[in-house]
Order: sequence, then C-alpha cells, then structure tokens
Amino acid sequence: GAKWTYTGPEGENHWSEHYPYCGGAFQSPINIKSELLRFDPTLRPIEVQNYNLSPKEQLTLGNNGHSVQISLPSKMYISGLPQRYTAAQLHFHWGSSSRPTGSEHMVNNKQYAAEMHVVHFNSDKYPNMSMAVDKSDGLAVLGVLIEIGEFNPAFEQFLKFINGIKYRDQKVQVPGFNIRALLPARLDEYYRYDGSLTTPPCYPSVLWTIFRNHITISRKQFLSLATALYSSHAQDSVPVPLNGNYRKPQPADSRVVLVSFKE
Ligand SMILES: NS(=O)(=O)c1c(F)c(F)c(S(=O)(=O)CCO)c(N[C@H]2CCc3ccccc32)c1F
Ligand SMILES: [Zn+2]
Repeated sequence: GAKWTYTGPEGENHWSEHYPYCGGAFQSPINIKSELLRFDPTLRPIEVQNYNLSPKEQLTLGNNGHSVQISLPSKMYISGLPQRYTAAQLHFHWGSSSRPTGSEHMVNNKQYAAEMHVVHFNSDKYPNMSMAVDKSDGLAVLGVLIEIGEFNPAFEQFLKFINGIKYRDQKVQVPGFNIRALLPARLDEYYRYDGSLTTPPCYPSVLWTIFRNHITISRKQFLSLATALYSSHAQDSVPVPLNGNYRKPQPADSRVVLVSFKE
C-alpha cells in the first residue's frame, strides 16, 4: 500500500486518509487505566506451544521499514484461547536514544521503553495471515512491555545480528532460539481487550493480550535497538533513522479491559 510513517505528512494523524479503519472504532493501542478493568475469572493462562526453537532452525530477521521483525515457523501456536492461533511474526516498537519511552500500550499513563508483539492468526478458521488479517476473529497478538534494566540474554540472540539489517528490506537468517524466553515468567497474569492492528491498515481484527509483568533489556541493548536501524533503503541519498515507531493511545470508548488477576 501507500507509504506511511509515524511523523510528518504521512504520520498517524493522516493514516485514515488512505486507510479508513485507522479512523474507526476499536483501535489500538490504548492506555490501560484502572477504571476500564474488569476481573474475569474465566481467563486461562496463555499456553505457548513449540516456542523453544532449535538453533539448527533458521529464522528470518528483517527490517521492513516500520520495525524489526522475526518471521516465525507455523509449528508455533497459542493454546488456551477458544481457537488455535498460529504464530506469524514478532516485532518491536521503541522510542529513541533521547526519549527511551516507546511502548504502544500504556498502563495507568505509564509508557514503557519499548514493546514486543508476537502476531498470531486464527488457524482454525483461516489458512494464512493474509486471509485472517482483516477478520474480526482473525488475529491474536501477545504484547510484552519492555523496561530498561538487567541485560536480556534472549534478546541478544537476535540483537547481535541487527547491524546486518540496518536498511529497509534487508533480511538475514539467524539461528532459532527459545522465543518463550522473550516472554515474562508469568503467562497467567494479563490484560485482554478487543482492538486493532496498530499500523495501517488498522483492521479491528486483534484479540490483544498484554502481560501484566514487563521484561527488561539493558540500556546498551535498548540503544542498539533504538539507533541501529533506518526506515530508508541502503541506496537512498538521505538516511532516515527508524525510531519512535509507536502509535499513540487511541480512545478506549466504551471498551472494557478484562484482567486475569486481582490486584
Ligand atoms: N502492532 S501490530 O501487531 O498491529 C503490527 C505492526 F505494528 C507491524 F508493524 C506489522 S508489520 O508487518 O511489521 C508492518 C506493517 O504491516 C504488523 N504486521 C501484520 C499486519 C499485516 C500483516 C500481514 C502479514 C504478517 C504480519 C502482518 C503488525 F501486526
Ligand atoms: Zn506491533
């Protein structure tokens, strides 16, 4: 589709000019505020299957101009939801070296340094991501909030290759690793709401699960993520840094955020 950015004339306030859903209802991200919460005792722990990938397996690490993404094998899936959701890819949103606050979701007005999304599609109903992406029961995304703190060895498994994908559309193969290690310890404590893709075309097709507990990466790891990449092609005369790739919180409207835990 048409190119879009996070700032300037193709920035998020203009997305709806080419992508009408971006101006519609049920948009993401949101600021998860206490008054929206409702405890739901029926919310089961998220169970991830086949996330522990062998280093013999190769994953594609790529710069798609909007984020750094890792393509995931279709043997990875989530169980514990009404239907099976098969993994497609994971990617990140982050701030910049001068503004280390780049998460998309906020919790009671707190914005974290970065956020990871593991994107899955409803493989009980749809054959692939493209068929699922615009269906109301099409996608399930796991969101992990990221703070600057302890060094994260799992994060390093792909971060050490980031200088091979500095420019848009560059890709490298990296050895598989345990994707479960990128998630917080507790998969039973999370926020749950109906929302959308946070990038164009902003389809309201996402069942969001945002884990209560954040993970940490070191300041050096954050700076590497926030300063290594460009959204422009290698041959472009003007290099455009890729950072601040987060959409601002959208109106919650009358949405309730279900929560799987009691304070
Ligand atoms: N925050 S988010 O989870 O809503 C989200 C993104 F923020 C994001 F950047 C991407 S993308 O593919 O890297 C680039 C724009 O599609 C996707 N990609 C999804 C959307 C469309 C699509 C098609 C095939 C594989 C993945 C995706 C995404 F679901
Ligand atoms: Zn995302």
